[in-house]
Amino acid sequence: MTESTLFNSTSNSPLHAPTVWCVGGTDSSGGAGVTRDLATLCDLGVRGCVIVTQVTAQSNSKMLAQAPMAPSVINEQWQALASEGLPHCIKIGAVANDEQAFSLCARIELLAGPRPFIIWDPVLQTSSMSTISRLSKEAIVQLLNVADIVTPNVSELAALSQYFRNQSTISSHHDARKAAKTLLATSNLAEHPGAEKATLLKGVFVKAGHADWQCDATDMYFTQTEDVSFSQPRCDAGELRGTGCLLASAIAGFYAKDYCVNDALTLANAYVRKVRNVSTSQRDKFHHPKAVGFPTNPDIFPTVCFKNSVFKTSANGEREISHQHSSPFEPFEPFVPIAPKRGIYPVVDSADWIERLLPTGVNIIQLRIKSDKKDSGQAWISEEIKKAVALTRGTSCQLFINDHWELAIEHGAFGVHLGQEDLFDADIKAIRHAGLRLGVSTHGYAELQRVKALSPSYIALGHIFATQTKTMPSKPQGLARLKQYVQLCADTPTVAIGGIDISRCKAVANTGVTHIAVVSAITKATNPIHAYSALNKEAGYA
Ligand SMILES: Cc1ncc(COP(=O)(O)OP(=O)(O)O)c(N)n1
Ligand SMILES: Cc1nc(C(=O)O)sc1CCOP(=O)(O)O
Ligand SMILES: [Mg+2]
Repeated sequence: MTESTLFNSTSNSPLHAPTVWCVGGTDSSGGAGVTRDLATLCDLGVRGCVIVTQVTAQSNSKMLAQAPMAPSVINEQWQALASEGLPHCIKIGAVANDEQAFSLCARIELLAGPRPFIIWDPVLQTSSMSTISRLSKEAIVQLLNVADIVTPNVSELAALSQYFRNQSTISSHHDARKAAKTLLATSNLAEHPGAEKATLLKGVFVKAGHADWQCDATDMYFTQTEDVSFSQPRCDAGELRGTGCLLASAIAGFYAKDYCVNDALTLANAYVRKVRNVSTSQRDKFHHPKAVGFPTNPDIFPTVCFKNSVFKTSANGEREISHQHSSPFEPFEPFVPIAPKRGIYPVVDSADWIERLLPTGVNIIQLRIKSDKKDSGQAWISEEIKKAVALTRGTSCQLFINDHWELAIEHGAFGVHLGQEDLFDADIKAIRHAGLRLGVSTHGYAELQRVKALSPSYIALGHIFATQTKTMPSKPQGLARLKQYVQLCADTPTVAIGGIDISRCKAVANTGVTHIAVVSAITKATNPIHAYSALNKEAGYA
């Protein structure tokens, strides 16, 4: 849900400040629960509100007393908050009992129109091993059905999934995946006729904390179609308390700040690492997390890996996985970077365009032939690539071929540009062995952290502004995020793309991005040659 679609429940006016409601228990010691959630959200510049489900008297090592709230008190807190508008995200932590769970789920189901994003962090026990949540199978099913994502650690995943399958232990990635898939399957349309797709559980994010079989610490995110993993080397954070709440509330905070789910997960992983990195000596004697602010340092970001499921419909009309693509990039030699000279990078759809632009002295160009031209057939595309390679041979112009990596190798192009989907199928090793350069598209933190593992020749960062050239599934990134991405790429050359014209190229160049790719600013210009030079000059590259 975006700010533009989120409306105040009473006045229908949009809510602007990123806001998260934290539903859960108080921890009198301040180390966990909604007390920790609020500190995390405050650190991230997000407004946090609370709906208290239970008051706990606990020290850093013991639970002394617990008092669950009556559902009517939870309802009153909900109504008080809702009268001022709905939040972007609701983070549900410890729910004390079935009564509370049923009443909360009923409230959520009553929400009309676009709903806040709902994260259920199924806290069952405190770190001192006191039970703070007693839920029946029915209450668990209801919570799973209202949540968008659920964020158990391995023990919580085992406890939740044991209701729906025979196995109760989880001691491998395979077990975790099966258990997560079981939870996803409890929430399906067949069991809830009439339910809107948007109300079904979308993903299970399994926190690495108790995954003892792992060498690195790998958080695992499972959806119906995709497995995503977020890996960091393990680090000893001593007796840090409340890291589960910290991670879940950071996910909620980043989501409220309008990051997509995979980016919120990547940022939250980096944020927790930043907190852990604060040495024990810097922490107070209660082992509570410190405020550390927005993560920016490349060293604290996880490596992200995607695995996609490809579905087929069986004879009886059921969807089943036909096979899986994965992108576990093996460590191999980095690709040679593009030439360091900063410049405008025209993206064009024929060899004729390349011939027209070469006299400008352009030093990087892309041949991007898409579906409308594909009707001309593979032979035509092959001819265009061959012509483009011949035109640029012996010049200093670095020619990248979009999509058609096999033809690029065959004709000896300088490089290949691949999108995220292409990375599942393309033979990266073959491209590397043929001596070609590699450029890769990204659209946010998760994709960026995925492709950094490839050490490509450049990383493209898109789309910065709205574009008329291509239908984009993601939102425009804007200049502030572009600047963060450039920092994360460290020494790898970067290319900004999407909606960049003469009026914007100076501000884009000021982010430090090494190249600016444009389609329409050149191909739709009255005088494309002049447009190329003007863009280069305005960006300060000439
Ligand atoms: C420089 C540059 N950046 C991004 C893209 C987009 O590539 P991709 O994601 O493969 O999408 P298509 O261009 O194939 O539609 C690009 N071509 N060039
Ligand atoms: C081809 C392409 N890829 C993008 C990405 O973000 O990956 S944006 C884009 C279109 C860029 O065209 P224009 O300069 O006319 O806005
Ligand atoms: Mg492509």
